[in-house]
Amino acid sequence: MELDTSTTRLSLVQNIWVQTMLALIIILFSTKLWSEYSFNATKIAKASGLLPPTIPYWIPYLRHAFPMASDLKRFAAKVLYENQDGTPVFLQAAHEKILFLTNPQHVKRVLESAVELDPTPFVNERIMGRLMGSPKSAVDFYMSGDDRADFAQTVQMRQHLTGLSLGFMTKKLFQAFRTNVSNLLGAYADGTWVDISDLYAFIEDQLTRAIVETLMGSAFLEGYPEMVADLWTHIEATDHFFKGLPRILMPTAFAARDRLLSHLMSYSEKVERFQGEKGHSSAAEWDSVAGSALLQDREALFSSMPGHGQEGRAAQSLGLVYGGTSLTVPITFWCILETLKDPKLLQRVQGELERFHEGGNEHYNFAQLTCRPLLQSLHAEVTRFRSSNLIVRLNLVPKFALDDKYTIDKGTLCMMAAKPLGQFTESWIKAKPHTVSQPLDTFWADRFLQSDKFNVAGLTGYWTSFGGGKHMCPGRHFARNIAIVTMAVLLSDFECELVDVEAAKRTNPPQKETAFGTVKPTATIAARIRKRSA
Ligand code: HEM
Repeated sequence: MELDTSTTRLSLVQNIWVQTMLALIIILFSTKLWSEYSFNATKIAKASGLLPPTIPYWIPYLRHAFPMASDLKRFAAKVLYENQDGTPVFLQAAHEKILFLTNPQHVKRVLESAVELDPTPFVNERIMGRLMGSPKSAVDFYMSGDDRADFAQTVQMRQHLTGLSLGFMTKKLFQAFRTNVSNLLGAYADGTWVDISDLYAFIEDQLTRAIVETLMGSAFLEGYPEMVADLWTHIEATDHFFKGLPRILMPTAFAARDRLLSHLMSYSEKVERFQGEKGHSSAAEWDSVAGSALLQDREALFSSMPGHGQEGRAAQSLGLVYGGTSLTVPITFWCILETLKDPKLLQRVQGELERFHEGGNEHYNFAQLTCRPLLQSLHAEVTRFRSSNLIVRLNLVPKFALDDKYTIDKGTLCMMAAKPLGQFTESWIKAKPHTVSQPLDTFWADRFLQSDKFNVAGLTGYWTSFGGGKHMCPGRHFARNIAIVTMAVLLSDFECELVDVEAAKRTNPPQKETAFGTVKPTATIAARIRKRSA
């Protein structure tokens, strides 16, 4: 009798367990079937005013929460490359909903509708608040609707990064980068080859230093030698900061950001003192302590804003240094590598560099050199092919029609990934047929040359490496000049070559694995460098 009772109990427990599992399996499968059905039904529907479909999912309510939380870069890439018919698609976690726009025509419409769709709320909360560590007082001010911070990002940046000021910054960067490389060669200035064991790491370190020196002055790096390492630790933790992971889960990244912000606060104090002594109106173009006129002007502007003590200003400076390096440095590396891998391209690039070389190996005519069609096209093609960045917009109006079929609601967060958009052949053929003479999934330095002129007209929404519309990257001309300056130093003033070109060709990163993040070669690339004999 005893045995019978316990057997019955056991089978009852097993039964409940089996039934629960069965119920779970039924829920998962029916959720998947239903979401798959509504996804396909929306795609083939002919109606107008439809909400874009949500990527099918297994778990009700949580939907894509697990893949989004564990690796959004990879999950988004999988979704984007599996859905290349131009349908806008929602990814959705419990409390987060992101619309990925995959059709260049939708992207063009969104970028050109600056009043209806704006990146500012996302920038304020996620970029300034979570990533750069802005204090609440500053974020509250940005959210208050006062547009002075927006002015600093657009008008002030453009003033400093175009025309004569851009020329000054370009020359300063050239001097800083060239001096760094000369100092590194030091004892080998006689023309002996010096080995570079990892070309990416070399450019990352040396170029970041030169950009920071140009923007913030040389004293900043002298007083904070670990700055470059801390900056890249912070940059590489971007998506974890966005997710809002707590300090306990990423202590190294938080510690790096703490150090950056603390040094930037004392920089801010020094600029304040400098401006107090010299008077802001006579701001120097560049000062070893106060940095570039751009940074000095930003400090003055942010000082006048509510909520911007040293902490708020330091977070803004971090934002600018991050913006000036995170994409510029890898893109410049790829400009050098693609050129070194192709002897004919190298010869053409060196021809341009030599043509605009002036004054006994000291100086180039950068105003002309940076406008050369080949160099502009090479840089644009590298950003199309290698820049893996996102553009973000938030819909501020009750209804926004993407086209005759799809309409999005107020509050929809739209993301656009530059890499897949830059390879959407169907649209590129219609917009600019000559640009696809060579397939878009290959690198072709001449892609943006038309009748020997650099031409990217008509590509808004297609070539989106620098975004578009009112918020298009204000640093894009400087970014291009940084790449050209680096080429001038490494390929003309100095002689730099790959140790094994074939091995370097095998380090191409997979194109479709991640939707955003730093694009690096898959293995270290050895190179060597020497001073070119006069
Ligand atoms: C190859 C290098 C670079 C790439 C690929 C790049 C790309 C971008 C993209 C995609 C955006 C968003 C545009 C949009 O929302 O429409 C952006 C914004 C911005 N970039 Fe760049 N950028 C680069 C270099 C730079 C440099 C060198 C600076 C400054 C020194 C800079 C400063 C900024 C700023 C301040 C914004 C915010 C603009 C705004 O919200 O109005 N960027 N960049």
